Amino acid sequence: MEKTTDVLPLTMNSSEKQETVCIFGTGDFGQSLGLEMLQCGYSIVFGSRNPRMSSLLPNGAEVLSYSEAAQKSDIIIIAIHREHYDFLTELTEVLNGKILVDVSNNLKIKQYPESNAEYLAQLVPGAHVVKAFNTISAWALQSRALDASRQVFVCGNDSKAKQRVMDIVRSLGLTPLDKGSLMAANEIENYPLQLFTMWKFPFYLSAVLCVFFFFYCVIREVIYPYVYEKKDRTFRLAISIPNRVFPIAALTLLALVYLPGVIAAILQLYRGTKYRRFPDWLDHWMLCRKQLGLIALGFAFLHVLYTLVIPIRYYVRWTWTNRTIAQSKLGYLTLILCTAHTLVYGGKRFLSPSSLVWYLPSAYVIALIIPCTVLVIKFILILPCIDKTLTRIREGWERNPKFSESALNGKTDI
Ligand SMILES: Cc1cc2nc3c(=O)[nH]c(=O)nc-3n(C[C@H](O)[C@H](O)[C@H](O)COP(=O)(O)OP(=O)(O)OC[C@H]3O[C@@H](n4cnc5c(N)ncnc54)[C@H](O)[C@@H]3O)c2cc1C
Ligand SMILES: NC(=O)C1=CN([C@@H]2O[C@H](COP(=O)(O)OP(=O)(O)OC[C@H]3O[C@@H](n4cnc5c(N)ncnc54)[C@H](OP(=O)(O)O)[C@@H]3O)[C@@H](O)[C@H]2O)C=CC1
Ligand code: HEM
Ligand SMILES: [Fe+3]
Repeated sequence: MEKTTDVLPLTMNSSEKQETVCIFGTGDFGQSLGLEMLQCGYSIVFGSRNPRMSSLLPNGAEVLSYSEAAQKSDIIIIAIHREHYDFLTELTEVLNGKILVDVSNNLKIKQYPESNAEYLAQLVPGAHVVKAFNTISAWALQSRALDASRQVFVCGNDSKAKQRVMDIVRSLGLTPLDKGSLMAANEIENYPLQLFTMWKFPFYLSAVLCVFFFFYCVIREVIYPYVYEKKDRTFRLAISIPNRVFPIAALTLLALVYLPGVIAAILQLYRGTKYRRFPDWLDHWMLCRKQLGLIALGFAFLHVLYTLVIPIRYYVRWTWTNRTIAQSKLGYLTLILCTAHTLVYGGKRFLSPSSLVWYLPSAYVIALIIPCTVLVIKFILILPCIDKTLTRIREGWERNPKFSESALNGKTDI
């Protein structure tokens, strides 16, 4: 066993604790967690396929074979990918009655029929499996960049085992959050992936928007002049067209931040209750509004950059409009201002037949459809009579109480 990294326990009372914890797997995560726990005064025994080869392990940690290491502690952290769990079945005897901590994540949602933690519990039926630590990254542990995510979601069927793991979490300066039985493992394993999927839809959507409006403008502003007037307008590809596509994408995305909200409101008005789940697509759309807004902000920034830095013209009037997108009221104000701004700059050409090229209206006219729709619906929704009903629904009032079974057994609203 080699010891290269030097470690001194940070906690003064480390000698009293000296609880031995075993970590299976000497990869990134095992090492990072092991180092952290050593610094907090735990004794660490690593289990490895090849104890002699394991280099770079924190000083003070012991490295043994998997079965030897397992005997040293009744609590074992499995820092191994799920695909390699099968060898644990050979160790069922020595693992019997022990606490196994599953820290694993998957690459995508619903990759396996059951959660990794439940799979581990099936492989080693005699052990108490606890899910924890999967939302903490090895990198965050190493760099102590844990400010944003000190929460560790914990779940398991054995409450004593869960308590022991939560004690470890606390002693590492993290905050355990008890999510209940092992059935919650599935949800916990999805957390790190959801963060990512929330960006997927906004990302593809903006790519599609950009490509569509780019080619749309190319047809109108480059191909058309070439075909009919034999004019070479390719220079427009560099500045003029991008500076059309970016603001149009920004405006469209900004409108799409608010569209699900008004759809939600219409749905709630129609159903007369808030105690029914939205369809999945709407729920998902709701959840990625923030990401849509951030991308919109990015495009608006590019547009401002193109307009101001490439100084064909100089306008500063609207500087402040793109500052706030997050809050609902300010957000709507932004949407109104941006829509108005588009109308003003495009106004002179608005829908006049001369601006039609091959029957295609200016790109910004198309870009105005969604924002204007959202604003019109929002305007209708804030009419006092409708707003009153909506507010009552959101306060829990139901038009037709017997209709909602879910209201009886508690909350479904998000
Ligand atoms: C991810 C997500 C999932 C959701 N899933 C559902 C669902 O499945 N079923 C469902 O009925 N609703 C659900 N909602 C609530 C729904 O968002 C709101 O009713 C609607 O989105 C309001 O949109 P807004 O914020 O643009 O409205 P705004 O007009 O900005 O909101 C007006 C006022 O209503 C308040 N308000 C908004 N929503 C609620 C609410 N739910 N309860 C009490 N007050 C509220 C706001 O604080 C604000 O003061 C979900 C919300 C989110 C973010
Ligand atoms: N990296 C991270 O930021 C995070 C990782 N996790 C989870 O922690 C677990 C480990 O991740 P990580 O440390 O990054 O992965 P690594 O690939 O770096 O390490 C995995 C370790 O598993 C051990 N292992 C046992 N059997 C096998 C086998 N058949 N093939 C390959 N390796 C084997 C190896 O240790 P040895 O050679 O000593 O046997 C290896 O070092 C995963 O389940 C992951 O989902 C969770 C949160 C964050
Ligand atoms: C400092 C802030 C801003 C300035 C100075 C500015 C300036 C301009 C200018 C000069 C044009 C005309 C471009 C042209 O005719 O080629 C324009 C068009 C446009 N702007 Fe802005 N803008 C700003 C912010 C925004 C924001 C925040 C949005 C929306 C999110 C936006 C959306 C649009 C749209 C959709 C167009 C029409 C594009 C087209 O010509 O088809 N702008 N802007
Ligand atoms: Fe155009």
